[in-house]
Amino acid sequence: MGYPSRLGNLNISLPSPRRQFFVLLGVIFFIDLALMLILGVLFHDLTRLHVYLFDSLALVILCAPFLWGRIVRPMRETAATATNRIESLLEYLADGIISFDEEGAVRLVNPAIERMFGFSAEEVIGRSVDELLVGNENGGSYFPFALAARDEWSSGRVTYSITGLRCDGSRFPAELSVSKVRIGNHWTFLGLVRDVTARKRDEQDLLLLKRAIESSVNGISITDVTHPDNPIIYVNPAFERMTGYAAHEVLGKNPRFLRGDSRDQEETRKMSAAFRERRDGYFVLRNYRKDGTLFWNELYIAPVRDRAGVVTNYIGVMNDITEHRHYEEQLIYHATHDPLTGLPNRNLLQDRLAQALALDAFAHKNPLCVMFLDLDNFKKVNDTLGHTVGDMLLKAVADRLTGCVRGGDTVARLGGDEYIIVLPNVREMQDVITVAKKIIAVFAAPFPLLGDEIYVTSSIGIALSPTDGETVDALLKNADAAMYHAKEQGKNNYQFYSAEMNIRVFERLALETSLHRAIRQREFLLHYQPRVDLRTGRISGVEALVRWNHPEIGLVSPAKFIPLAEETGLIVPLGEWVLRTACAQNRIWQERGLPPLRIAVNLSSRQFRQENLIQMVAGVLTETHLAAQWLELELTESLVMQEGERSVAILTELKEMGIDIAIDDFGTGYSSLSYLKRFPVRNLKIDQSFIRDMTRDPDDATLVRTIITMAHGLGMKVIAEGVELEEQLDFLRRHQCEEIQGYYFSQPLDAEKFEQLLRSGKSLVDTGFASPEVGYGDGPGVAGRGAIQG
Ligand SMILES: Nc1nc2c(ncn2[C@@H]2O[C@@H]3COP(=O)(O)O[C@H]4[C@@H](O)[C@H](n5cnc6c(=O)[nH]c(N)nc65)O[C@@H]4COP(=O)(O)O[C@H]3[C@H]2O)c(=O)[nH]1
Repeated sequence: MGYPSRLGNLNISLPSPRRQFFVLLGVIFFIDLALMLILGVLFHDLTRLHVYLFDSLALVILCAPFLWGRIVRPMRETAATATNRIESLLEYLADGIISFDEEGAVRLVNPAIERMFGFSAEEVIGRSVDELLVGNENGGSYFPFALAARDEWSSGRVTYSITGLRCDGSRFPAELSVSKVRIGNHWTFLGLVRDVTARKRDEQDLLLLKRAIESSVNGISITDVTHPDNPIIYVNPAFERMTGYAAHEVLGKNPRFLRGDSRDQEETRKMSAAFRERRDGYFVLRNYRKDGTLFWNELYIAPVRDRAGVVTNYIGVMNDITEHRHYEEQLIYHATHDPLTGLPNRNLLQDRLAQALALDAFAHKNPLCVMFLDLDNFKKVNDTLGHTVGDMLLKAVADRLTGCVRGGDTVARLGGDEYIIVLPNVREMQDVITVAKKIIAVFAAPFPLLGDEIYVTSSIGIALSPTDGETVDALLKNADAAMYHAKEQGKNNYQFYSAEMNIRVFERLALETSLHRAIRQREFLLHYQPRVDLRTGRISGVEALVRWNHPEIGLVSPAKFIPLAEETGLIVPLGEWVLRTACAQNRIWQERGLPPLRIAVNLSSRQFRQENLIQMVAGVLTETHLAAQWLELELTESLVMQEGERSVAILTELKEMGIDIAIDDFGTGYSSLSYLKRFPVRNLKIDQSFIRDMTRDPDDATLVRTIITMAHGLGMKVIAEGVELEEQLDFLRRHQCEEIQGYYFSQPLDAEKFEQLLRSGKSLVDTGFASPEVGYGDGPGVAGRGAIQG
């Protein structure tokens, strides 16, 4: 009798403990009885057979409790536990277990089989396994004979892909692992059935996805972020087509190799940020194919996370938008350019103007110039020679205009024969005039078109921001109005919008023309203003100041023409003339036996920036036979500070030649003490504006005192300019200023009068100035009234 199991269909024959208990008792009984009988035979005493029987029975009775408690019950419990375990295992196993005999009759199934097939165990036990499982290979039944015939049985277990048949007639893919085991005289098949519907579906899905990725027109790459440098682990055929690289050439590399040298793109930075933050992102990158050609890659990247949420891969989907871009650029170009001339059209012009105005408002405060140009006789050309020639002319005009301007300027065509020229950030008015003149000049040459020589001229109207308008529209409108004015003025000329501007330009032009003439006709002369030593009261030096003796106007102040000479470059020959004349004059005075004086000559910024300045100065000294120690060059504070390092170098070179340096207009610029220390400067000239007010304005007084103290600290001497009053002189003397220059002692004089002044031996005492009782220490001719009187 088998041990009872809850698994009704489980025909497991476990040995019955009770039967074994009785078998054991029987064995004990018979062994004991046999021993007794053997002894009886040996001792010829078989008469007490009933005693032997009774004795064996007694032994059995005595052994029974022991056997039951120590052997049978534990066996029974062990069997129960084992059965329970098997029951639970079979009950909860997700895979189905099925057993069938050689005839294919099902012998055993577990609950998983019931769930899988929809049959109860009772319904299925005894039925043919063919009703549940169908082989895939030949589409029909091959159980159990096919199984029995298979060679694989030698390896113990065979696995098949099969189809399961549910009770409702539906089918599902399954995997069957069968073992053939011998139980008693029979072979039994023990099968493990697994429903692989989900796995098959996943496999199918994967296959589909792979197909989709492979047939995608977008390039797709997958990288592995768990490896250093995020290498590519997959690319699809579209990626290969797009980049020209075969998969094996890119696997293992970081995708950045596609970017070539252009690694500084803004988009690349954004992409790095997306990688760092482990998020997706959309970028447009400039990439290069294997053959080096550029393509625009519209790239979408997305992270792939594992179950724990950790990013393991990145998927990149790329789209070659090169053509799209090209098309877009063409569209933009057509929308912003004039198709005939290729120049910016009104749209782009307005954009650029607006941008330039906005920039001006923030950055440079220099004006912006808009020139409105109209061809003077275009209509006639069009009417007489036809539109083809008219178009050719418009194109040729565009080319000539473009040749008149610089890189940052704009030449645009508004339509018809109207052009606009924009000059942003105008530093000097001269630049505007130069461009306008250049434009008028390029129209002087005829346009050779289709064998004809065509002459056209242009009228230009000029408006400047912010005076003539602060908006695009206002500037265009006013430049247009100025252009009409130019037409009224007889065409082939330029006119400014503001009347004042026109007058200024006219004056400047007149001045410029006469400056050129003045240089040719030697209309310049020098005046000399003495410097006086406050310790001796005597003339200690002289400054040469240029004058223009205009034939009609008379003497013109350098304040008027020096800036123009600077702008036009005329200062270079003029400055050289001044230097030569001053040195020559100084030499003449020396030769006439007058006490030698140092002569100061002003150097303008343009002169200072001249490459051959040193050679020029050296040449003049040699030519005029003046020893370098009698020359001093004056440079403005702002100029030497602007030039910084270059100033240090040039001033040092001049100093080494023996020439003294003075810094002019000191106090009006921003000095860097560190530079000031490094400049080999002998004199600081305090600007006359401070001297003028120092006796009234305590701030100016403080400033003058501070400059004197600082100059002395740096080992420099101080010269006060523009001294007109005794109280100024008194203040300066009290604060130990070394020299003064100004109307108080003398105005600038011509050479002859200056010579007379020198010969007269005039000193400060003659001007009524009382010298201090005590001088400044141990300089020559230091102390006392007598010294001042000389
Ligand atoms: N109110 C008043 N003014 C006084 C007094 N004493 C002298 N001045 C004037 O102050 C100016 C001093 O010259 P600056 O500061 O070098 O200023 C000079 C200098 O920067 C420039 N300049 C003159 N000649 C030359 C030259 O040959 N080359 C260069 N590059 N610039 C020159 O023109 C500026 C003006 O020269 P000037 O008209 O000759 O004016 C001179 C002089 O006449 C005074 O007591 N009161």
